[in-house]
Amino acid sequence: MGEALLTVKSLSAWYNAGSEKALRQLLIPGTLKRGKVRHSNEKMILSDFSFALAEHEVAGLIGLNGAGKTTFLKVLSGLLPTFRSEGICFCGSPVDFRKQDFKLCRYTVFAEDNSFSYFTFREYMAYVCAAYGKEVPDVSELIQGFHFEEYTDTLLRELSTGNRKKAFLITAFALKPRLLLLDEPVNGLDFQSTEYLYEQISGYKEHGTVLFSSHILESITLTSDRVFVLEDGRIRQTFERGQINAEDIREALHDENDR
Ligand SMILES: Nc1ncnc2c1ncn2[C@@H]1O[C@H](COP(=O)(O)OP(=O)(O)OP(=O)(O)O)[C@@H](O)[C@H]1O
Repeated sequence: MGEALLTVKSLSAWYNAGSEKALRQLLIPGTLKRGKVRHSNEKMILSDFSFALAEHEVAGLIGLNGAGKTTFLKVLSGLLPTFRSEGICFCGSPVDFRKQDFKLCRYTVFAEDNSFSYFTFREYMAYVCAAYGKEVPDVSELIQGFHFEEYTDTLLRELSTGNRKKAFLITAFALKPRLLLLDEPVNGLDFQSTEYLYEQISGYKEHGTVLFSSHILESITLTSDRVFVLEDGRIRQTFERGQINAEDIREALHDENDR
């Protein structure tokens, strides 16, 4: 594996009926104790696991429904404040997922996203580039690759689910953040665009690191350098380059189902 890009030690995360209350608890040292459930309205989802992502790698995240994949990506995206960790480092320095300097290094595409619905793709792209302090890049190749030519000036709210997904994926690949997080990027795409997506994910190593979740084994075996199998909020198994094959991953998922 190359240099570490992101390391997270002993990550736990939970949902809480009152996230404000959870935030206040996080501010008071020692208030939160280790354990499965701390309050009756807390639901522990990620349980005390550590992981690392290397620079310039493609990492796949797979697991049964409810394993915690989206929750994990939400934590890394700064969208879930109710988590704790014994240490988070980005490029060797401690990092806060909610701080601007980290945000500028990552971009996330969520499985479903209805935000910016009154923007067209072109407007959204311009907005995001301004927010990340970048010039708007030439996206014509990506637009062609994702067969998106007809939709660049349509309001996102008027696009089909798959085309809206493409708008966010094109933005992500054009922006080229150091860390790209994709939650179920294959979902909703037609087969032509799916193949193009696999090419984009595999080729992303040139620019940075991708962590993506998927239920489609092929998407993982064709693109990933490393695969994390998530089960009940824990990384149950990791497949390294050279060990990644559909049969073994399927078996790991079946074992998970049987436990
Ligand atoms: N907002 C929420 N409040 C409370 N519990 C939640 C919330 N969102 C998700 N959960 C719970 O967290 C657990 C993990 O859900 P998550 O969406 O992270 O799993 P996943 O692995 O992405 O599943 P899937 O493959 O179905 O998308 C599930 O038990 C789910 O019910």
